[in-house]
Amino acid sequence: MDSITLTAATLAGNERGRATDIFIEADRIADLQPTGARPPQGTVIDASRLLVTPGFIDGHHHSHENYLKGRFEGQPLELVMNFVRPLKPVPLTARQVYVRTLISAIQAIRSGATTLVDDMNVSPMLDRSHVDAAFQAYEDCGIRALLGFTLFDRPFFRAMPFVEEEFPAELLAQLDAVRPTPAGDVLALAREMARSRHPSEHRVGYIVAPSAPQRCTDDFLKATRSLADEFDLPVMIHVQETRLQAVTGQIMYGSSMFAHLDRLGFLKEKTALIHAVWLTPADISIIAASGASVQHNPTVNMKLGSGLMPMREMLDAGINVSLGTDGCGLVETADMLRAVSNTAYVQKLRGNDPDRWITAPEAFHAATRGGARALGLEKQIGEIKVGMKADLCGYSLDQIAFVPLNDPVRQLVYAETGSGLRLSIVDGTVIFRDGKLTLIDEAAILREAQEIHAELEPIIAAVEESVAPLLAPYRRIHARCLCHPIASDTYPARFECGL
Ligand SMILES: Nc1nc2[nH]cnc2c(=O)[nH]1
Repeated sequence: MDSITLTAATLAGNERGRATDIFIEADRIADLQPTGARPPQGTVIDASRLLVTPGFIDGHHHSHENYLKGRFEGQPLELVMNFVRPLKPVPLTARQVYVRTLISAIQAIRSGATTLVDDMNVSPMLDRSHVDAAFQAYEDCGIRALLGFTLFDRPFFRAMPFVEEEFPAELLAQLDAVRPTPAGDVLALAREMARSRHPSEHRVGYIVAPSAPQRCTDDFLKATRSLADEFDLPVMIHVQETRLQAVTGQIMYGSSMFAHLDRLGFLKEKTALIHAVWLTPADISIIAASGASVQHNPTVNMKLGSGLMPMREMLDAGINVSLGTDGCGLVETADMLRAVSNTAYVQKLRGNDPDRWITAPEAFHAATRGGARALGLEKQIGEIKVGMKADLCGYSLDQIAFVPLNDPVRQLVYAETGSGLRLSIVDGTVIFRDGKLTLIDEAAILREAQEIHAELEPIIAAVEESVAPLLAPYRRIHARCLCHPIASDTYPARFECGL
């Protein structure tokens, strides 16, 4: 059994106020002792100048957008989605998917994440080799990952109101002619993954990821829920990220999407409601009563002008909050340190009462224990505690973010950029040390990604050109939703979300 001892570490998260030796045996933290209380075992790593933290849990990411980094600016979600998830996507080889997935993993690791939750789009045609390639990428680089592939059975362009009125009939006919993989086949693969890759038993596990209520029929949503229940798997689903979606819910279901999901019996523990920006006090009560978590992605919400989740109100109601990054087509970066920092900064714009601002420790909690709880892994990850998985990061205390050192967590949240990361351990294996990923050749992967991108770029540009005619109808739908009386009556203010 491999052992590692980190000696004389300064701990963050569960501060002990003194230098600590961390004993790792196999994949677990076996012991925590004041420095020197017992002899080190196995490989000894001098952590005397390191701030050691539980690794962050990036609760929401889309690796399929990586080749699109930097292409879009100044457009709200529904317009960009037209490009990042086109009906006729760029054809890729399994190797291109593998490299694409590693781009996510590399940035996650370099920004202090030890767990990454990836909702990978494989539609419209599900290609098993792509799913296998993504699992393999996470296996190879050492990060803990929960990989889901987007489950839906309603075309995304039909998941909003006024489509029949705003899309020219000819365009609708063309779009309707695209036949995605039948929902049954997608669910069959999901079942296979559910059976073989439970995340509490596999470092690279499976998560059930229905895309969003409006993109699924009720029967399909119930089928995804049953699958998760049968195998006791975590679930993630996008809900009311934008004001357009909040209006869509009221028009489609005569209620919010939260109330709709509740009626279907969908809301439960281990279910992460991604974004949850636009909601009413009644929705917050529904979520709180259900035990579901919410998942805050402040960086992408700012980039797309979607709004700001009412995190304080969520916490007041007892709702668990986790943090994530989202896809690099929408927001260029999967940087978890930035997600944590943005949470603590931007949530202070939600009101004038400083007592109700989100603090650095609360943002840190959401990125660690909050993330673990959302996945049902709170007994395994998110804390530095005996018996927990050894998923840790070490940051140099001798660099600018921590000099001089007054408060490790505040300085980590507000000042660390990732440049001080020196060590990352996942499942008891060192996956990053002194500036280098230890299990993969990062430079070679980045070179290959650049070569792949050079090959794909003309195809990406052609796909973008072919879907450009959809933009005008989408813009009209967007404008109609935002001018709809429901928007002003139920979801009146852009940032306050009616609360
Ligand atoms: N931000 C965001 N990204 C997505 N990727 C696939 N669906 C979505 C969505 O609804 N929101």
